[in-house]
Amino acid sequence: MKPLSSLIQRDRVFDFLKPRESPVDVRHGPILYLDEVSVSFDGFKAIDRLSLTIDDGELRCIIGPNGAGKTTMMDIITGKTRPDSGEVWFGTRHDLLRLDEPQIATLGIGRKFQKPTVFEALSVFENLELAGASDKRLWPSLFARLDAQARERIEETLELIQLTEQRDRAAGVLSHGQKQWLEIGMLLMQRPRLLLVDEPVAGMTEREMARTAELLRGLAGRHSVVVVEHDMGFVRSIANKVTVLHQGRVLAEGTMDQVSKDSRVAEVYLGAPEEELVR
Ligand SMILES: Nc1ncnc2c1ncn2[C@@H]1O[C@H](COP(=O)(O)OP(=O)(O)OP(=O)(O)O)[C@@H](O)[C@H]1O
Repeated sequence: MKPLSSLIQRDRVFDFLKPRESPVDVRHGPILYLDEVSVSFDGFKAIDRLSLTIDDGELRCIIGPNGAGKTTMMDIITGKTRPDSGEVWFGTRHDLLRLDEPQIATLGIGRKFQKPTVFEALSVFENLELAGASDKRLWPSLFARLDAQARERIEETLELIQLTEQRDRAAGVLSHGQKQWLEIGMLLMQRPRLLLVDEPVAGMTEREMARTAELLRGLAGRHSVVVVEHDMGFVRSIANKVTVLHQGRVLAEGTMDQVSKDSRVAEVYLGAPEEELVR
């Protein structure tokens, strides 16, 4: 008979025993900290000694003319682009420049791209269900095994994104705005600490924009949210603090009223300026 010890697989660690990623530590500072970050593409400085901090629970809007470096900044935070120099920290514990894209996502940084990418053939509910599954290999068996707790989280998310009535509809038949909200819901199912949202209201109706504003404002506090957006009316409706990027650097920061009165900001928006900024 085999000794008992031979039956114990010592190198096997059950999922629930694995240490979780160490949580983000915001006791001594902001949730996101960029210091003197630079990146060049073929000699062109897309980001030029950019320094920026985002506080825990804050809702921040980032604006700036085309080519200001907004997308590149998001790419750096999420690990898609490596800067040439500078520092990027998630809380005081995680040096993001030492991590790759999947590791950064696992830490709790979620990104919503401009174009919604939902599973069109699946229902709204199923989309949220899949997004909440941490181990994608379990997908085929998932629907049969949903426990009460998981179901409750999906219900809560449906309510938050105001799609409870559409829960059983295929995602493909939703309006553009509803798809955007569903995708935000899918990100929320992964419990992010920091959400990066790229141009959420492009192509939306006024009504959809108002609902999106309500949704994003509702997330602040529980999550930190960074929104890149061109629509100044929308930015004005949600932002406490706005950062204006220009030529890869922070040009101005403050309330929408403060930055729109800044003559340097008006200057970089020349062409479509004043009325766009004060709308
Ligand atoms: N992979 C790349 N290779 C070469 N140049 C790039 C690359 N990525 C970005 N750039 C350049 O860097 C600058 C900043 O681009 P970025 O897309 O970050 O600006 P943006 O503020 O997001 O602009 P928009 O509002 O138009 O989306 C632009 O001049 C762009 O052409």
